[in-house]
Amino acid sequence: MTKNKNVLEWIEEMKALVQPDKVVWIDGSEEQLKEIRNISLACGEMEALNEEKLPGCLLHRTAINDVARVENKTFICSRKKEDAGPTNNWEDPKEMYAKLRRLFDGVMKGRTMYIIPYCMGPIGSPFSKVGIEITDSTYVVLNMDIMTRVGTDALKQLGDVSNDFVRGLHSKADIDEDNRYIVHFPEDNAIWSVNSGYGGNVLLGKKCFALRIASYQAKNEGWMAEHMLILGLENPQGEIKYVCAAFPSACGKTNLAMLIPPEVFAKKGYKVWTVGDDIAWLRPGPDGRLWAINPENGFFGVAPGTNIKSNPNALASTRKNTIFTNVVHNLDDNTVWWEGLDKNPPKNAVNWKGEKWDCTDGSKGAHPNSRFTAPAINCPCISSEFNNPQGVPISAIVFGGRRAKTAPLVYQARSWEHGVFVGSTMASETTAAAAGAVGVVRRDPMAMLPFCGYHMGDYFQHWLDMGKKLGDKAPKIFNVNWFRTDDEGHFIWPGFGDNLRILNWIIDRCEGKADAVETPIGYEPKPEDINLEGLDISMDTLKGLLNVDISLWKEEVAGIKEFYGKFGDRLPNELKEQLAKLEANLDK
Ligand SMILES: Nc1nc2c(ncn2[C@@H]2O[C@H](COP(=O)(O)OP(=O)(O)OP(=O)(O)O)[C@@H](O)[C@H]2O)c(=O)[nH]1
Ligand SMILES: O=C([O-])CC(=O)C(=O)O
Ligand SMILES: [Mn+2]
Repeated sequence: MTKNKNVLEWIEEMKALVQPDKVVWIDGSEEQLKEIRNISLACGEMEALNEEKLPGCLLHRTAINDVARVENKTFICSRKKEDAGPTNNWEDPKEMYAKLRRLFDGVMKGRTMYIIPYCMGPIGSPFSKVGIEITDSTYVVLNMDIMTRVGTDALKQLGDVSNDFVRGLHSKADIDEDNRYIVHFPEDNAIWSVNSGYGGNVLLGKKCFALRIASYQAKNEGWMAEHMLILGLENPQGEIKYVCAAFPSACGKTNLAMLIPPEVFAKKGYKVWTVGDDIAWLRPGPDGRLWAINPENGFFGVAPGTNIKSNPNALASTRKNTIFTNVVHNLDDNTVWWEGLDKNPPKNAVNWKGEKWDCTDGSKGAHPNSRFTAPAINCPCISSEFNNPQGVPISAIVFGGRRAKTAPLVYQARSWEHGVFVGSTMASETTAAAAGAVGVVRRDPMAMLPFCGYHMGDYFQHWLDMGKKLGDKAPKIFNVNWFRTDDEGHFIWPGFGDNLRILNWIIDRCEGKADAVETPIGYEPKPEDINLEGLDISMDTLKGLLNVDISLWKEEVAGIKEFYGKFGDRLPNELKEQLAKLEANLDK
């Protein structure tokens, strides 16, 4: 498949380590994928679903102890400990390689080794990057085929002599939780993942490469790899403005990226186009603006809560050639179901654990982090720029998270520097996307806490440096919170499609068309500038959603100080100054 010696030598070295019975290069052809699909069905890794209702769709269940990313088993093994920083797990690379070599030694005896060349970003784009993943899992092969551009095209993109590819090694091994490791060696362009079969841990192009390794490369090469959706908002005049938004895992990126405008807006001609739902690679373009590509080729989306009302575009994306993981299997018609799909849970069904499921016993049928892997081309609102090798120009960057209190519905940073402060102090309640407690507020700067491949203090500095480079062409920065709750714990803001009302104000601000009021934390909309037409929400409720509670914000400042304390002298002075300014504003 390739003459590239760097690739071939590395493959030989890995082969000698894992000792497979058979080696298969993935070429990306339809015939080969069909074959692998059949192997996957025959060995029980996948089940085929109803060909009429869900053509080309497959069902997979992971082990019950292997259902989410494992942040405590995820390592950044830079040569020097301080380069991984205080927010990453670290071990000496020599020791880590030795430990992992023992786990990989002969691990593919009796198994097939699949070699997946893949390209992150459109084929032919100067911004795209190539990876090669070795795996013993047909689930990984079939998922990578949806999520990335796999096969000969990727090897062509790499060329015959380049050494610039990410070396990924994965084995399910025994799914032994105690020996599960997701390890990154940024200086070697290498990722080793073992004893897991869950998406975020094993689809190495995604979080491991496109965020952890890429963020390290981006810092060195002068660009940015971010946990962001990319959307285009089309106005009634047919102009499209592009927005990136960084929310932590399971906090609404896929939903915002595929938003359907409320009727009053749709009638006027507003539309949202999806460029990406999870990851953005951003670079200053020749015109000095910031341009973004989506390095992925599919969506690895949260299933629960996805329905015809909340996200019809995501649901439509999953109606063919999609892989479902850890959802309910409806045995009556061989389809799938999850909590929040509709009000009719199947009576004759198997839950995500593979057990007969009684939908009346109060237990969940689908895992809260159950997922669909859907091809981007299935999405009814996929942007015409999805494959544009130059990407799209970004007008606004939006940060956000789940906060029951404190953070208002929306506010704008006063400057890029202030925006970096806002992003660096983001906090959000934890979700089922990672193993561990759910609903605990934690700091998650730029939604990158689990995904930054180097010292986060240096990452903040890199953001500040990018702002200097972009100057007055830099996107404006905003913060949103769809998740404020009332005293009974209900979400106050309707969210989903109605988030367009906020996006609209954001774009108007970027265009200089909307006013704002100054608050201690930044600029807020005048309540009357948020269009509430057709929405059952009073002006008072909206004012409540925009309220800045001074005593809660003083607690917030204390939390930020504690968090910033971790970074020592690698915390940029600009951020210390922004914190002091916030504190002073709250005392005014
Ligand atoms: N209340 C409310 N819930 C939302 C909103 N947007 C998304 N959600 C819910 O949040 C959960 C996660 O949403 P996603 O859009 O899948 O989140 P994500 O950020 O793409 O998640 P990852 O794929 O883990 O990165 C789902 O259960 C949604 O129903 C909103 O505007 N309001
Ligand atoms: O990586 C995963 O498992 C899914 C995902 O998008 C996230 O957690 O942000
Ligand atoms: Mn994500």
